[in-house]
Amino acid sequence: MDQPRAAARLRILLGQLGRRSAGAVIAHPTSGAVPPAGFHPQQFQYTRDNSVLTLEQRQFYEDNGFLVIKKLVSDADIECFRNEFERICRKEVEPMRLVVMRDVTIAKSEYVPSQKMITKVQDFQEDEELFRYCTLPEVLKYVECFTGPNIMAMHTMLINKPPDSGKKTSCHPLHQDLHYFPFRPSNNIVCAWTAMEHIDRNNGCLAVLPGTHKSSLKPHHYPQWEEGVNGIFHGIEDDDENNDQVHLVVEKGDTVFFHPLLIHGSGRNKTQGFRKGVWELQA
Ligand SMILES: CCCC(=O)SCCNC(=O)CCNC(=O)[C@H](O)C(C)(C)COP(=O)(O)OP(=O)(O)OC[C@H]1O[C@@H](n2cnc3c(N)ncnc32)[C@H](O)[C@@H]1OP(=O)(O)O
Ligand SMILES: Nc1ncnc2c1ncn2[C@@H]1O[C@H](COP(=O)(O)OP(=O)(O)OP(=O)(O)O)[C@@H](O)[C@H]1O
Ligand SMILES: O=C(O)CCC(=O)C(=O)O
Ligand SMILES: [Fe+2]
Ligand SMILES: [Mg+2]
Repeated sequence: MDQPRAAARLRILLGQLGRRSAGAVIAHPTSGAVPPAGFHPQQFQYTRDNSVLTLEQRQFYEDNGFLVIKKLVSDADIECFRNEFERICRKEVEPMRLVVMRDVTIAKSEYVPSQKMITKVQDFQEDEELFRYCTLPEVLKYVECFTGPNIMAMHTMLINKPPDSGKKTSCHPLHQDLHYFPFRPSNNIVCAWTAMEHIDRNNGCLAVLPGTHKSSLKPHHYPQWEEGVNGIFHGIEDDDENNDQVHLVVEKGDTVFFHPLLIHGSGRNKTQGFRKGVWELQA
């Protein structure tokens, strides 16, 4: 991926929005002077001081490692992203450096340029229309609550979960996104994931294990699923914890912000539609 270019473009856009494009990390509220005895300031480890999140939202993220903001991205923007994705699928545009993934069950079949062949596109920073997702002020406003003001888009994807072929290959095993990325510190990283339509257990919603952002990075491997697993869909080795999973039922435009150590995955798509979500990782 061309991180410097994506970062530079984001910086320019942030500058145009009148945001600070580079600079200091916000001072931690508890740094500096020793507080008076008996005073117990709230210790926040995963969120920053600003006036965007309510105390309840902040505490929720601190405790659970994710936060859902309803109706954050407009229908109009989502339609633009959907149209652009369809243009990419039809090969009407071929953005540089874009990684195109097919479902393992169709990877070896004859290629027909349509959304039926494409499970996800990654690294869309050279696609002006899709990259607009990373610059939406309403999304960045929340991203900054977790990363601070010096924001870089590090990885991007649009996921087009296909109808399950009956082999469970549309499942995304439980994993931590940090497994895929070499940069740190993890508490300065956040993933933003926006539902492009109504998503529930029928079409394979996100499933999260609340509170696991407080754990360490776990070993990942390919799950022992008999019918095949998509390339690079690694899962945590010990997935018994999946009993405690919470399914996030979301509407179009709802956006999930989550910590890169939060264990999450997504289930089978039991419908005939192609379930869409757009995702970015900001640091
Ligand atoms: C943080 C979130 C988690 C993340 O996603 S982090 C993402 C990091 N992303 C990456 O590392 C990019 C991963 N993707 C890829 O490398 C490629 O898309 C992938 C899956 C290997 C396909 O490679 P390409 O060479 O572009 O495609 P190709 O059609 O020529 O296929 C080459 C060989 O791979 C096979 N293949 C394609 N898609 C697959 C799939 N989904 N699962 C398993 N195998 C797959 C394909 O059949 C082909 O095999 P063969 O050489 O014919 O035996
Ligand atoms: N038996 C399993 N072992 C390990 N991980 C699983 C198992 N079943 C589901 N998962 C993982 O748990 C997450 C959510 O799965 P979920 O149970 O929602 O999907 P599903 O089994 O396809 O659907 P449903 O349970 O609604 O029929 C996904 O990451 C999925 O890969
Ligand atoms: O199914 C989804 O939309 C989530 C996929 C995911 O967690 C990932 O690609 O890292
Ligand atoms: Fe993930
Ligand atoms: Mg299940």
